[in-house]
Amino acid sequence: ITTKSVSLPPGPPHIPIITPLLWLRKSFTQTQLVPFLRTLHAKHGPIISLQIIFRRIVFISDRSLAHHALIQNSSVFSDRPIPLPNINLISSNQHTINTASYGATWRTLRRNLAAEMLHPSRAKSFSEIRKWVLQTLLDRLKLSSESTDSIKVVDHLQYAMFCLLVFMCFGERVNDDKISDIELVQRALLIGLNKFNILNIFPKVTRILFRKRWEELLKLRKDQEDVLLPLIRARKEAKERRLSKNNVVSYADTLLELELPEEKRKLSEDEMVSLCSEFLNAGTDTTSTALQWIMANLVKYPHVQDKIVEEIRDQVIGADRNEENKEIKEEDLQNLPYLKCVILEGLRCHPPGHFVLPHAVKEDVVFDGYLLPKNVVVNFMVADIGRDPSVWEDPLEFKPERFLKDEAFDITGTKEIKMMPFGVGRRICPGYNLALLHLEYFVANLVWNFNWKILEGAGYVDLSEKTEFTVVMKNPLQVHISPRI
Ligand code: HEM
Repeated sequence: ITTKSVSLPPGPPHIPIITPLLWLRKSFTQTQLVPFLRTLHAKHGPIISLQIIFRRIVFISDRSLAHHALIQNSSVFSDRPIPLPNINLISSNQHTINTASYGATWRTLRRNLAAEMLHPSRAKSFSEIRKWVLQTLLDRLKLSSESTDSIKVVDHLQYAMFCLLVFMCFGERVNDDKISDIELVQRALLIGLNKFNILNIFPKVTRILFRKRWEELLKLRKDQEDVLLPLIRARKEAKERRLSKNNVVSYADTLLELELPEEKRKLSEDEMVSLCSEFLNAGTDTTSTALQWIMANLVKYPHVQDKIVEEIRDQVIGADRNEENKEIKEEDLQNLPYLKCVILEGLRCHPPGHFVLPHAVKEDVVFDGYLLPKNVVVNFMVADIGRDPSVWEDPLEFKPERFLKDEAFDITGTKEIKMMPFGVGRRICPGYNLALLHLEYFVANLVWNFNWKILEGAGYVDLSEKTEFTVVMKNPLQVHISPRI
């Protein structure tokens, strides 16, 4: 077939000028976009195309088509779209892993993260810091439970993940105030970015028309540089003066060494800020969101919580029943298969992202009988794929047991996609093993140390969703906890 004889995937009609204006007026959030896309899929099938403002986006909702694209034709579907101007500003012109186009720069940046930070031997070098963060989290929860009956869990989870990722990024335990400053600027950019969407349209004009907003965006980036650059410079100085206080290799250290293959130069400070920011964002919000959803289900279904406690008692504490032992160690996690099922079920029912990051095709391709023109944006309905009733019995029910049958469940979807909370193929989240370790370690210890209960009088745990950067609980989880040991 030649590409000329095939048409674009079906979708609603596009009327130049009118449709973009309608989109701008609606300014859809992801929460509203998903039901709209579901209606379109029901009408037109598993592959649809839609013009959103100035971009044509193809959405794929079927797991076999996703496998065909991302695994079988991985090289064609692994590019990223040319970023919108705002994204370009905060990614230093595509010099971050998630925005880089599919090529040598992307490969170098991704390989650096995977080999220098995420390889199991490197990940292990941070186990002491995970223990420290866990202790800080438990102490904070305990303190909170002594002063109030109702704890808003997600704030504590977010803070803990920032402590952990900031240490991995800069190799030092920065004080509480600084952690809060970093959390504040990172979240302001991550969650607030939507507000600046208008500046992506004819930027030369809108940056003048909406000058205040443009200045606000520049200020956010400047604030980010102000908190992150001193930490990067401190690592540089320590390296030059061979002053490393500990033997930890931080992400910033690896960036100082790195050379870009195409441009044959080291990274600029601006690029290092963008890469550190990407590292912090990628590993904090996603994980704390997943943790909140999992803990919410454990509060909603106390029998699941009890089963984890039982498993820990049987498999970790053992016959001597020394329950004084308050820490479940990382080495113990391999003996907790039910806990792993709970984590997988949490990610299936509530993937932090309901889409992957936008992909783009590098050339015109005919896919499933339709034309996907060069540079068209392609995305996948991650949440819907994990809830496919042809794969999952009672897909909307939280039933961790379903994974017990499938002992070595393959989350990378290489042979077959059953769910894809981390994406699949060449752009799969490089941090998925670390993320799973964080989820298992924190859930095991949170449940072993405290009994998690719904607030008296609250009635039920509300699992409604809301989109921020990730899809979070619309009504954040509020709990009552009491020491278990
Ligand atoms: C529960 C936690 C996490 C979830 C659910 C998650 C999910 C995802 C998803 C869906 C993608 C996009 C895949 C695609 O576009 O096809 C992604 C990309 C990425 N993730 Fe994660 N992630 C998590 C944790 C982490 C961690 C801990 C790190 C590293 C510290 C990380 C680093 C990245 C990077 C660098 C990319 C861009 C990859 C590329 O474009 O090549 N993520 N992640």
